[in-house]
Amino acid sequence: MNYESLYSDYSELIIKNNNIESDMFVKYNVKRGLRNTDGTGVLVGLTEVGDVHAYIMDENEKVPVEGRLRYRGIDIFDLVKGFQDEKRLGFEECVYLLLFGELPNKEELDKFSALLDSRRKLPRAFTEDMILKAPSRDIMNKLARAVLASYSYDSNPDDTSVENTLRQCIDLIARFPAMAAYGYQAKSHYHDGNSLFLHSPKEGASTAENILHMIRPDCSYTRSEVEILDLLLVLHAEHGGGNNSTFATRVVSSSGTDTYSAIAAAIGSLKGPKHGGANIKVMQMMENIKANVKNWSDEGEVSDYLIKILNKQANDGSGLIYGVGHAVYTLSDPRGIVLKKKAQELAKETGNEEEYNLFTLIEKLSPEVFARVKRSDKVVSANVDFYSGFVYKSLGIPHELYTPLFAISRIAGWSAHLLEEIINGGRIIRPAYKNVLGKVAYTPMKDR
Ligand SMILES: CC(=O)SCCNC(=O)CCNC(=O)[C@H](O)C(C)(C)COP(=O)(O)OP(=O)(O)OC[C@H]1O[C@@H](n2cnc3c(N)ncnc32)[C@H](O)[C@@H]1OP(=O)(O)O
Ligand SMILES: O=C([O-])CC(=O)C(=O)O
Repeated sequence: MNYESLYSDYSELIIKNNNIESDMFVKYNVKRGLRNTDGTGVLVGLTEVGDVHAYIMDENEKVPVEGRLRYRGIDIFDLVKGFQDEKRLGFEECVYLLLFGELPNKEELDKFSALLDSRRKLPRAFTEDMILKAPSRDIMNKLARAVLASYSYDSNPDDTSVENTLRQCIDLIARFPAMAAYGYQAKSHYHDGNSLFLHSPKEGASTAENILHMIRPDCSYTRSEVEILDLLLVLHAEHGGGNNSTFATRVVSSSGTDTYSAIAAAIGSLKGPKHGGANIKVMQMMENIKANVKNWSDEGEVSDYLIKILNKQANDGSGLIYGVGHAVYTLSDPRGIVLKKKAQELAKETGNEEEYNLFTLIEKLSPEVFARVKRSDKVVSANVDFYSGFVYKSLGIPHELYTPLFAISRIAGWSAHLLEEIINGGRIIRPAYKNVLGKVAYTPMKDR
């Protein structure tokens, strides 16, 4: 018996018996994707952590505006300018702000950074037992498993009090760099045949410094590289309560489960190619475009290829131009603007201007091609994932770590929302699904 062929037969059965006509969703006024008909999100919660602003309502009409992002009320541009003007790194300050709701003074920041520093090392034998064994080709998968495994190393894992949850979150924020770096080393060694090296976290170093220290064979990095990576970490740290991974954190934690379960769910969500996983997909798509478009500056040729992508005839057949479009942003994603500027600087420094110009051309052409092919008046622009891979690549960071770097940063936002959910949520999140099948009589075996 060839059991393998059963999967194909069963799949057909599943598709046949799970097909809900799209007019049913209209009939029962189902907000698909928890979205209203104008594309705005269904209001499901209140938060003080982050705010994403992308349109204004004028006489019930959605009017697109330039995107704004605020962490605890502070505009992301002001936050970035603040630490850059003072020639400081920003990520630890940003984590403090998100977790505790206010900016730290120097003494508070130093104390908090020292706390993170004291928690960076993974528990004894964790790396050998939980990371090197069963290495994964996908580092997000490894990271999720490392988070779930942390439960076994915690003497008080199920206590969901604010203090205990904060302790767990601080440990995860501090340890994500080592979990991701070692997960990558395991993949590189066991799957790709490269030499294995494991650098311990560097005492007194920031999150960004630690990442570069642990992923590079010789632990070397320059101040400018650290500043760029630190900036990326700040930009990815938070995005309101409704983004898929943060909402997953809130949904899962509302059942009263433990921190590790909620954060592992968030990692699984972020990995998806429509969410944080788009940063790798962008770079793969760019490789595909570079291989198939002869003249990278020919607008007609590039447009034609983008049309093929949208029509599912090119790239991975998904029909998506990765790094473009957003559930909330319209005219622009503020993070994309900062990253584009950084990408331009790096392209100049590294002599990679031809590729950068292709990125900018795709950014420019995508909205008009999208409008034409999808016959849509939705305003789309480059999102945070569009230029981030270009910047990571310029820093020599392996592509397997692009989405894990997003997680190393976003754990800050997830933690802040987890704590907010614990303090204010109280009710299990439990929406409704209408059953549209009705009653079916049981048929005895002999009559089937
Ligand atoms: C950190 C982040 O998560 S940022 C987002 C990263 N994701 C990507 O870059 C992937 C590409 N982009 C997308 O898939 C989408 O724009 C998303 C997932 C980000 C947002 O999706 P939605 O909010 O559902 O978009 P929206 O409802 O406005 O979509 C309308 C239509 O446009 C399509 N669409 C939206 N963006 C794109 C795109 N980049 N390429 C092709 N089609 C797109 C949708 O699939 C949908 O098509 P359909 O009506 O045929 O089903
Ligand atoms: O808000 C969203 O839907 C996705 C996003 O950009 C993020 O989480 O950073």
